[in-house]
Amino acid sequence: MEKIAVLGAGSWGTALGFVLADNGHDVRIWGHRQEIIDGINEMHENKKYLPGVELPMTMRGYTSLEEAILGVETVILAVPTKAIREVLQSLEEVATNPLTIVHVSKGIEPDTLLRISEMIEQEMEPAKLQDVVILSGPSHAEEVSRRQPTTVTSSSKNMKAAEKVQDLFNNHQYFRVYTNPDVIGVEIGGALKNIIALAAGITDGLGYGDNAKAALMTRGLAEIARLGSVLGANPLTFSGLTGIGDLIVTCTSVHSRNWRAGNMLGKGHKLEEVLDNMGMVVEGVRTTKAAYQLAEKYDVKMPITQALYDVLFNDVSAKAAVDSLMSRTKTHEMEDLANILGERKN
Ligand SMILES: NC(=O)C1=CN([C@@H]2O[C@H](COP(=O)(O)OP(=O)(O)OC[C@H]3O[C@@H](n4cnc5c(N)ncnc54)[C@H](OP(=O)(O)O)[C@@H]3O)[C@@H](O)[C@H]2O)C=CC1
Ligand SMILES: O=C(CO)COP(=O)(O)O
Repeated sequence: MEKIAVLGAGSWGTALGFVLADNGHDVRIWGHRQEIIDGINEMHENKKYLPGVELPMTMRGYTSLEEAILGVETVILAVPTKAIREVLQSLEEVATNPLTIVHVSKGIEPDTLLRISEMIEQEMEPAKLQDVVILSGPSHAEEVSRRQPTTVTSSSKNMKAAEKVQDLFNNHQYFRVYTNPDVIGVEIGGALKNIIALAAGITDGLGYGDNAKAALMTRGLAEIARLGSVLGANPLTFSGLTGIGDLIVTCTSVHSRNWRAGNMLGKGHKLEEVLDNMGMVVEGVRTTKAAYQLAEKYDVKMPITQALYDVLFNDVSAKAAVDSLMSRTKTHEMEDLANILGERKN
């Protein structure tokens, strides 16, 4: 049994705290909203983010970060990418011992173009950072917290740390954790699948069918793998849980906030209205900006990302974006990726 702090009392932080508590750990969940923390402590429910799920008694809520991390060696960081730096700066101030930070967020920072593990290494003083681990894969909070079978991947530069996190979370009934040393591939796959899920929601919202969605998922994976390979990922990672696995669940599940946001865009709603209605984070919007910038920087063809960027930020209609994708110059299915891998070998 270990004392573990979960930072972020949204849907994913609460669901992961639920798994850790099921595994017998002493879980301290930190959030900045008093009413959510009171609900967790008094009603054993997170009414806003995970309604209808009875939380274990061994899960305690805190609004004081200092108290939440007292005596803790492992911290689960479960806030949206946009809030990561702010939370890390507060954590750095109150940490008194080296921490293993397990991040579970899926995004890339626009402008700096950093992955979350790189942001953690930048923000935390080395003396306060033991290891960085990423936990990612096809996993919606709504299903995990109902103990429905789920598989994810634990990744780190230090495989011993990844294996420790595998042991902390692994649950023989419903939560199976694999390991993968490819930190870049795991983070890129998890972040970029949200772009494709937004696009899949858009085509569904436009009334297009399964052919369109299958095309987006397959060609979406091709552009994720192209960019990931240029950034140094192992291309095989994209055929795993954090690649195709997460792409499938996010493009096809009604639980996906990215798919739901895309669906509303496809039906003609404006971006601000969609985000206001969601009440939860839609990571794919910021990640589209970051991936667009990465594609420009590394000169990688990412037509779906570019088309979505135009819909989100340049007022191009969803229908016009699909038309532009369909009328691109003819091309080979695998040539670009094969060329990138060939160049990496030489
Ligand atoms: N939900 C899921 O099924 C999964 C989510 N993820 C990833 O996990 C990450 C978190 O997502 P998720 O939990 O779903 O998001 P939610 O929108 O459900 O919750 C986000 C939580 O973070 C809190 N928060 C936001 N900013 C801050 C801040 N500056 N300081 C402290 N707390 C803050 C929010 O508080 P407030 O109420 O004040 O807004 C809220 O409690 C995302 O990157 C997502 O992609 C990954 C796998 C599955
Ligand atoms: O990453 C997720 C599932 O693996 C969650 O996706 P959404 O943020 O689109 O709900």
